[in-house]
Amino acid sequence: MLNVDLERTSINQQVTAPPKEVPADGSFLPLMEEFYTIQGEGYNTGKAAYFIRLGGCDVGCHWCDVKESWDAALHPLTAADTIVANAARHPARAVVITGGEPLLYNLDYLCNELRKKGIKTFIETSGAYPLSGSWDWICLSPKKFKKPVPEILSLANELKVIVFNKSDFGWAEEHASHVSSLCKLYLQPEWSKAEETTPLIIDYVKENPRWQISLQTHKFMNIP
Ligand SMILES: C[S@@+](CC[C@H](N)C(=O)[O-])C[C@H]1O[C@@H](n2cnc3c(N)ncnc32)[C@H](O)[C@@H]1O
Ligand SMILES: Nc1nc2[nH]cc(C(=O)O)c2c(=O)[nH]1
Ligand code: SF4
Ligand SMILES: [Mg+2]
Repeated sequence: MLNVDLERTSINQQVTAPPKEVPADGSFLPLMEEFYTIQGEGYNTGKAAYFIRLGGCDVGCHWCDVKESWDAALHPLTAADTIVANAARHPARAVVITGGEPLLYNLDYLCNELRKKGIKTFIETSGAYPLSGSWDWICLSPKKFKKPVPEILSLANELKVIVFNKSDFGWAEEHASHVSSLCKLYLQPEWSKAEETTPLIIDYVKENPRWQISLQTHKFMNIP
């Protein structure tokens, strides 16, 4: 009996055509890629996690390392149930939802289904759109090009500011003054300018030790 039901479930998933637009309930989401890797950045660096990269972003960081994600129309609308089933097949009980800008979408359904399976939910966001979803870890990486919504600052577990030039230290402090006292503070060199900015970040952290350095360690390890 159980087998028959499972078979029916998988047949239903195959025959249901995806909608043309992202539904407001978040039951389908534009999925660019999903991969099992090691979190390379920030507080959870070094931990295994299943990454879900949603397509679509209008923030426009000129140094963005995943510009292929920006046009949501290029990424197939995928059932959140399928994404959850794929994530659950991996040993780590943690998922990182990233993009693109994942908060363009209603993430309530996806997060609830992941949590029902005992999977922890982590997000990488610019905070440019209101928060949806329920989160075990929020990494807020605010951008000058489209500022974060104010409500998200007090909810962030981690503030990760990308340093492209000297003015980003001021931008970092401006946001650090609005996060909670428990929020971890990171400065991460923009990848293409890292040789130039890393020495500045080192000096800054030595002078301002409540900040820590975050490096994109996955790029050194040549993993996704
Ligand atoms: C590609 S973004 C996607 C999530 C979300 N749109 C955001 O910006 O937080 C994932 C993380 O990579 C960081 N990032 C993007 N391009 C980078 C670069 N060239 N150098 C360093 N970090 C970068 C972002 O700041 C963010 O923390
Ligand atoms: N390994 C790995 N760690 C990451 N941390 C944040 C990433 C992202 O693009 O959101 C990322 C990524 O793309 N790969
Ligand atoms: S907000 Fe994130 S995905 Fe969007 S352009 Fe900036 S770094 Fe790229
Ligand atoms: Mg990345």
